[in-house]
Amino acid sequence: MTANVPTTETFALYGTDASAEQTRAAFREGRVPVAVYGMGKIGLPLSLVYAEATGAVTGVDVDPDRVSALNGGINPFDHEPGLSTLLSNLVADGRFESTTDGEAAATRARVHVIVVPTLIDESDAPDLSILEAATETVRDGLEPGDAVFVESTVPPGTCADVVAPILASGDRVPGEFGLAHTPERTASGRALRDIRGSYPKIVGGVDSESGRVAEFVYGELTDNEVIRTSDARTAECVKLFEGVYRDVNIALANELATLTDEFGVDVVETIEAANTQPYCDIHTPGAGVGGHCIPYYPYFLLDDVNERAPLIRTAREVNERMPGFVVETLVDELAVDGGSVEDATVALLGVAYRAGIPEARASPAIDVAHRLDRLGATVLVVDPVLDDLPEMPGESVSLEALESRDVDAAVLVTAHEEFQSIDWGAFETEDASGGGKRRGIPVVDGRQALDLSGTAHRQYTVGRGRD
Ligand SMILES: NC(=O)c1ccc[n+]([C@@H]2O[C@H](COP(=O)([O-])OP(=O)(O)OC[C@H]3O[C@@H](n4cnc5c(N)ncnc54)[C@H](O)[C@@H]3O)[C@@H](O)[C@H]2O)c1
Ligand SMILES: CC(=O)N[C@@H]1[C@@H](OP(=O)(O)OP(=O)(O)OC[C@H]2O[C@@H](n3ccc(=O)[nH]c3=O)[C@H](O)[C@@H]2O)O[C@H](CO)[C@@H](O)[C@@H]1O
Repeated sequence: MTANVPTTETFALYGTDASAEQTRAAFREGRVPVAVYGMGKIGLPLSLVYAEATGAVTGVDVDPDRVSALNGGINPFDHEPGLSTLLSNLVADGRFESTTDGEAAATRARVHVIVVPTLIDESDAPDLSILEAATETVRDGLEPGDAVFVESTVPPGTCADVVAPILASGDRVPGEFGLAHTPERTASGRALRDIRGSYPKIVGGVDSESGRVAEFVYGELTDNEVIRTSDARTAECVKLFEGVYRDVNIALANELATLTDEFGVDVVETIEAANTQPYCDIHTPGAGVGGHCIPYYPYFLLDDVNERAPLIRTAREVNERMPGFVVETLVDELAVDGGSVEDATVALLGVAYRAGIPEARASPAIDVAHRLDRLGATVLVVDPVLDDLPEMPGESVSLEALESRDVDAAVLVTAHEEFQSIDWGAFETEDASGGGKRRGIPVVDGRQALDLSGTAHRQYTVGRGRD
């Protein structure tokens, strides 16, 4: 089944001599079929924004369960506002369909959008294997005049040196098809809003015509402006520079936070005051940096220049050290009352990499759990937002069940809203001295999220110190 594509000839964008009006009419009438490869957190909302504009979009994925859910109008990402309604409407109207048959979709499509995972391997080197596989699928259906857009975040030079040679290893030769990098500036939890135009859209082609085609297409999708860079490599670096800017600035906040006691100040209060003038934008210290973006992007840049990029590399090391800082602080706090971590039952609050987002990739909570486990602690893992925990030490406990457990300490890594309803009195005990005095537990707050004043607990907050 082809999503609503009229039987008339489809329209080639790359190298066309049609007028802008003719091109826009063809795009909006569905005569430029689009295939999007990767029906994930970014690929699905992106596909639906394309389908709103063109009415002829096929979402390709290798996961048959994902494909059948989408064709049934079932949205796998219920944390994304507006996505469920948009998906069911576009499927019902025949403007979007999904398939595992990537080659058939590639044969029909005139625009190919690749937004599959780009990861790092165990030695922190970029892993582009999934991108290469998706590119081979596109190659097998590529026609003269087609345009290929790489939305996945990639190391510099990937479009020209990795994607283009694969595309050209089929029947097509360079210059017959367009290729551009069109990076995603989308945060999970606000995907549709971001894709529709929270920020200018960056596009960069491997040649001028590719850049022109990308600029046209995204000009049809975004409510914001389209910034066309000199080439694809520049667009690749724009995305990575944004990411390392964030990693470096989070690292500065984290390094300052580890010196809270030495400075003798509330570092978070100090940062907030420092940021009141426009030349300072120190970020927020925390228990670490997770997700599929910020922890990875520095390694995409460092891959070839590691020895000559000490700031980027050191920032990564500072951020990767924060789970250790949090655990060392917990050990110290337990020792204040003569407690020891190897005998302790520790509640680990929050595994998702960011509050409210059901995603645990590269979450610092996983490192915190391993460190506590290696020290002999019993770890109770609580995350009301994640349906399934990633592989990690510890016993999964519901928020409700936690309050009936004997807990000797707690560490908050992710500030889910649900943690505000915890009855902290449940973890107080009768003080041995009697007289109705209550005994509390040490709590390390990795996200400045808790207020335990009025309880007997002893709170250490990353960036603020001991209460
Ligand atoms: N998630 C974000 O916040 C975000 C933001 C900006 C950029 N990005 C980038 O977008 C890209 C995708 O990230 P994501 O979070 O959507 O990933 P995801 O893991 O949510 O989804 C990826 C999807 O691709 C599918 N897939 C795997 N191999 C495939 C193939 N050969 N052909 C077709 N589909 C295939 C998977 O089954 C999965 O459904 C990455 O490069 C990421 O860096 C992500
Ligand atoms: C388009 C795109 O790629 N968008 C990305 C996406 O990034 P993301 O979804 O990965 O989320 P981030 O907010 O970057 O958080 C990552 C980790 O860093 C921790 N953190 C964060 C800020 C801070 O001051 N201190 C911290 O410790 C946090 O807890 C979490 O673990 O949206 C961001 C805008 O929201 C963008 O900037 C970023 O490019």
